[in-house]
Amino acid sequence: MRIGQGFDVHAFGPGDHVVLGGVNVPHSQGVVAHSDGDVVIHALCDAVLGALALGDIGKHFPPSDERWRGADSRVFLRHCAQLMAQAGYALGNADVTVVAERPKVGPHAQAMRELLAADLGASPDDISVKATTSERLGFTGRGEGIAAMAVVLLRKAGA
Ligand SMILES: Nc1ccn([C@@H]2O[C@H](COP(=O)(O)O)[C@@H](O)[C@H]2O)c(=O)n1
Ligand SMILES: C[C@@]1(CO)OP(=O)(O)OP(=O)(O)OC[C@H]1O
Repeated sequence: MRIGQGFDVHAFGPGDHVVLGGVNVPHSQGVVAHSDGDVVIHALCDAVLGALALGDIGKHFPPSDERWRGADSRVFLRHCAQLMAQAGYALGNADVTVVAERPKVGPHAQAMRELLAADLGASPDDISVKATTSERLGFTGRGEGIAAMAVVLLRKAGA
């Protein structure tokens, strides 16, 4: 088994929704990012890559590469899932925490779990998506941005 963790932050900016776990969540702002700025998927990608000791999302999808401008982050996650399978591993389970005062994540968590599971070749039962505010403290508390943390456990495929 191998464990990995990931963390990502994006600042809020102009827009009317944020993409979280592949789901378009209505919000009074969007995020500033090269891709679609999906902090849930970026943190998950870094967790999977970390478990495999294969670097980080920026190594595989450089922000300097125009191909990734406005990209759907599910493309990144599917690539990480391929790398995981090539290395002989499958997802054991994943646990994600979003940190934001708003938007509320709870009503969208199940939809996120289903999309993430599809991309990772896993069951939604093995993927947790939860959220917390930071009690109005720090950059998330001031509503300046959104963060996500992810932990994954990978198991040998077929084991
Ligand atoms: N962006 C968020 C933040 C929180 N939640 C849900 O609200 C609960 C209470 O949050 P506290 O920070 O006050 O503990 C939290 O446990 C989540 O269920 C949310 O859905 N989206
Ligand atoms: C995802 C990438 C893609 O170019 O850009 P961003 O959308 O800005 O997101 P970030 O979390 O900063 O990760 C770096 C890049 O890999």
